[in-house]
Amino acid sequence: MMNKVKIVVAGPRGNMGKEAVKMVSETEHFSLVAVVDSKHEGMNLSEIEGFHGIDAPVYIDMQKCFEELDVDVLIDLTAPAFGRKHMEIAFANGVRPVVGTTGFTDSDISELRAIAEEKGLGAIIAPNFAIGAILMMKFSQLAAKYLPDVEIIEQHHDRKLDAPSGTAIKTAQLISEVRAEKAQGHPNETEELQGARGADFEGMRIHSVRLPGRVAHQEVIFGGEGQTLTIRHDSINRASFMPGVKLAVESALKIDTLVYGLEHIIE
Ligand SMILES: NC(=O)C1=CN([C@@H]2O[C@H](COP(=O)(O)OP(=O)(O)OC[C@H]3O[C@@H](n4cnc5c(N)ncnc54)[C@H](O)[C@@H]3O)[C@@H](O)[C@H]2O)C=CC1
Ligand SMILES: O=C(O)C1=N[C@H](C(=O)O)C[C@H](O)C1
Repeated sequence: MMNKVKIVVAGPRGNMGKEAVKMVSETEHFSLVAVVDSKHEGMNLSEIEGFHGIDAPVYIDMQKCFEELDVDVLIDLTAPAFGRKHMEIAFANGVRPVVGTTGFTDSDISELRAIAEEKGLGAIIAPNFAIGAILMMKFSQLAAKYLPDVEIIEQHHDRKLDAPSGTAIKTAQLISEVRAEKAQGHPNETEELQGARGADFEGMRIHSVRLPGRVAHQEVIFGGEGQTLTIRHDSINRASFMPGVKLAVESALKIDTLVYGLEHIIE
């Protein structure tokens, strides 16, 4: 019989963490061995509202969790301030991190990749796990070859801590691989209100909308002579991310470096 993949979920009570706990518990070849939370140390997850029947010890101290248990993969869905630290703890304990948490800088990614390779451990940082969002990014990269004037509008719920979203940054990075830096708009334009033109990524503007009622949405709008092209993706619930999380866990077990972005896994 195949050994189950032993998984710890960090951030189990969050929007994403709840779905991840459910997905891991319902996946035949996955086993939820513990959760790392910001409270409830020493309790069992099954005692916490919403997790009835899901048996897993709760730790606050990730290091202690990895010292006490045999763990293959950490799924981290916490907050931008903790993603990097959690990955370092995972690597130090021989655990492969699969991280949806946003907020990584370019240098974070290259330094973490060096640790992954030194340890020979697979790791995935995915700014967006939804397959449709990966396709949106790939289609946008293709479109930018032909239509280099582009602006990104991302919309999220108003509990989101970071702006612009990890997905918007990743989209801009993918576009910048095929598009030379380009100032857009009128050369003499001014902002009458600071921020009116959005964030500037190599001349590409990124606009972040935060509203209750939204989940995760992004439009990439291209403009050319007499035409526009809009590529849009909507996640209307967090279940939309789970097939990607599952694929990332399976993939992290087969590689020995850090992969940034599921577009490298879904060819
Ligand atoms: N890659 C992807 O597809 C997606 C990524 N995200 C990202 O995932 C992260 C979490 O998003 P949400 O679930 O919406 O946030 P949330 O705020 O609903 O949940 C975060 C949870 O993490 C817990 N937490 C915070 N610090 C912690 C720590 N040090 N140790 C353990 N637990 C800790 C909080 O108590 C909370 O329960 C964000 O960075 C978000 O941008 C969100 C949706 C999709
Ligand atoms: O915070 C969220 O909700 C999301 N965060 C990720 C991001 O910053 O791109 C992924 C998705 O957009 C939802």
